[in-house]
Amino acid sequence: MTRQEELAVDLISGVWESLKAVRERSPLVHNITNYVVMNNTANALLAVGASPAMVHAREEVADFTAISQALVVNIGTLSPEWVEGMQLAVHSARRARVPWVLDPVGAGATRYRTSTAAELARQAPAVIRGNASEVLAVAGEAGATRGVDSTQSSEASLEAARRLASNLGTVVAVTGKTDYVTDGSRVVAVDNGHPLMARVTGMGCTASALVGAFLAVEPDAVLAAARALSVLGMAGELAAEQSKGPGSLQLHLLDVLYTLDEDTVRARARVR
Ligand SMILES: Nc1ncnc2c1ncn2[C@@H]1O[C@H](COP(=O)(O)OP(=O)(O)O)[C@@H](O)[C@H]1O
Ligand SMILES: Cc1ncsc1CCOP(=O)(O)O
Ligand SMILES: [Mg+2]
Repeated sequence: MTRQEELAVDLISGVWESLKAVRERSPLVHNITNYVVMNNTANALLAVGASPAMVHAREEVADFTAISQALVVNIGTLSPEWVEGMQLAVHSARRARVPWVLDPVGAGATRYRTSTAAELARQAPAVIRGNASEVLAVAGEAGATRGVDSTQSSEASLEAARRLASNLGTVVAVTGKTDYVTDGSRVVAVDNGHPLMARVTGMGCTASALVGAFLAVEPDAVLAAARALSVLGMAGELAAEQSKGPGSLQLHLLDVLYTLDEDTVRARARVR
């Protein structure tokens, strides 16, 4: 086997190892997320075996982050009071060394979103997970955006993702047909997923939440993010096979996340 082939086998084994670790350790994942997806993301975290909590009050976020194994900050329905809660939680995460994920939902659509996302991005997130338009906006590149959905392919933002990761010393995961995860030098591509996933709101938010759960069990943020995205993508593929459209996809996705077994994960992981 060549070195490249060995690395590919390691990447695929790791997907199963991390999913197993999440199921065994059931990490507490603190989410400050948007009104649209709170229920979907909490259910997806439960389905993979993690323990979700949606907690956003200024009075308690810092304490809650400090007892969690990961924090996910999602600006989807931001307002000043919530942003204050996000800042307090992030501060607590850094002090308690809790890894945290930033989902810059809709960055680029308004100045408020772009500046809030950029400010949070400078506060040492372990991973920034966004679609291509959002990653371009956080990287400071002008690009068309249409609200919370991307107008660009993930490939189109890969160079910006690399630069952003290098400049901030973080990991950037840009999702789309192919997901790319980079720390500025390494790039891992994940080919799992199904186009129907983009027709369900909160699929990206779910991706960010699962990255949080995987970060709680895998300290290498590139590997944690790539493995989480592979699991979600293969669950999307399998769920789509049983679904008539977005409604049933959402339901089947939870069942597939809950039942994924080792043979299926090893056979279906497309990480390179
Ligand atoms: N065309 C596609 N083909 C395969 N998977 C996709 C496609 N579009 C999105 N996905 C998957 O859906 C999830 C959400 O990604 P994305 O739609 O980029 O995020 P967001 O919802 O934040 O815009 C990711 O796991 C991604 O791989
Ligand atoms: C529709 C919508 N509006 C504000 S937040 C949100 C959810 C976006 O979720 P995702 O980026 O995962 O599709
Ligand atoms: Mg999104």
